[in-house]
Amino acid sequence: MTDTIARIKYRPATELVYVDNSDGKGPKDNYNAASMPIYQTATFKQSSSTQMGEYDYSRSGNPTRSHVENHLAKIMSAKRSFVVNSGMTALDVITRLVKAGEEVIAGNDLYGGTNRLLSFLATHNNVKTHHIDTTDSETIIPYLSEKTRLVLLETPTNPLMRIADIPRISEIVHERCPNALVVVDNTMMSPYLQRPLELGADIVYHSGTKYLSGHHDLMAGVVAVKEDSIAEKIYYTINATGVGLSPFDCWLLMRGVKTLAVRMDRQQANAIQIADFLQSHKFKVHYPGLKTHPQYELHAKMSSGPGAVLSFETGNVELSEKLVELTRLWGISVSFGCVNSLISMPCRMSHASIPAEVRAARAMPEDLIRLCVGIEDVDDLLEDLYHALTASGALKLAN
Ligand SMILES: Cc1ncc(COP(=O)(O)O)c(C=O)c1O
Ligand SMILES: N[C@@H](CCSC[C@H](N)C(=O)O)C(=O)O
Repeated sequence: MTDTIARIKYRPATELVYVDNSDGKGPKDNYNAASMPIYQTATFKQSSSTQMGEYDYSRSGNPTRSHVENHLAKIMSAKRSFVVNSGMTALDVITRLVKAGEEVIAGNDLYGGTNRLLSFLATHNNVKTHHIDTTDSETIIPYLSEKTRLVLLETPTNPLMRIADIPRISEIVHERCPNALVVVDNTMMSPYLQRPLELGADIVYHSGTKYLSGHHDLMAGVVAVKEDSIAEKIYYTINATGVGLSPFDCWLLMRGVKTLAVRMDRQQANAIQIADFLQSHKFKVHYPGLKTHPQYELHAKMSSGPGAVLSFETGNVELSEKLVELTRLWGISVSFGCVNSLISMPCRMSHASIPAEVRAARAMPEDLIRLCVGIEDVDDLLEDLYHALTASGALKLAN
């Protein structure tokens, strides 16, 4: 951790684009290439059977992968980071720290794929997950025990944009369960806006498919840790299972990370205007950038911005469906973090893998519409949304 902090010299937007190898960390390129070459090789020649260089086989390590891992560790304030082939793989690698009979605590509003993987662990590996309301830190206390191995937080949550207090929950967990690890899915925020390892978490992971890459042209996952002992276990699983990110995708991810700040600044500025617009028309809007968000202050304390995903309710499922289909500029698509704006209905799309009765028990609004705001001209986005709202009748109904 100290090493990483010592390497940070500039403000976040600069560090994203600034790659400094002068400290001897990270792989060297013989020709001083400005962009790390793609080492598209499966294996590396050795000088003898007993002497190998820094790399022997790309499942175990590859210079292009080391390059992006080194850069991500710096911007995530991590001791080490690892890149794998999707966000779900990142979570899968982390959950392999849990043994049968141990337990996980997670939120009751969370990404559908995460819920699915945790359900699989319960049915196949005897790892129970307690789903709790992570907006109230104290609710965790009765679920903590010597069996607790992971406390998994999304903040903001996908899709209701609820906030968990990372410092307070980390304090409670570390005090009561020294063997438990606080894990934060930071996909919604990106390291540009929020760095959970600085806030007390032990592990942070990302779907690199989203903001880190930014263009929906690759699938990737990132795991970052602040302790060598955890890093060794994570690396062991990645090497043993072969889920490390391919050289070309590492290169794409690195290219995406460099423009994260400009993309996020623009996407966030657009999202703030869109959230204000929807709220001014009396829709129930979920966005931590609105002063009316119940945890506006908490989120502002932990991060440097509300991000560019928001959701809102129309009060009627059919109406929401109509509205989504009437947009022209907003693509109907799962995922977020792309330069293009997307619209979706989580209960039908990204969160459809959560059984309907579980969604109902967790009070997930079926009419919820999620907006993932891109970098387009905000007036075009607003006009298109206004057209869909009025043509569907949603605007009339809500007023
Ligand atoms: C919050 C969150 N975490 C993790 C994931 C998984 O990422 P991936 O699709 O890259 O596997 C997603 C979406 O897929 C997500 O929305
Ligand atoms: N069919 C996919 C759905 C992926 S959802 C992607 C993203 N996390 C989002 O929230 O939009 C699946 O079943 O995993």
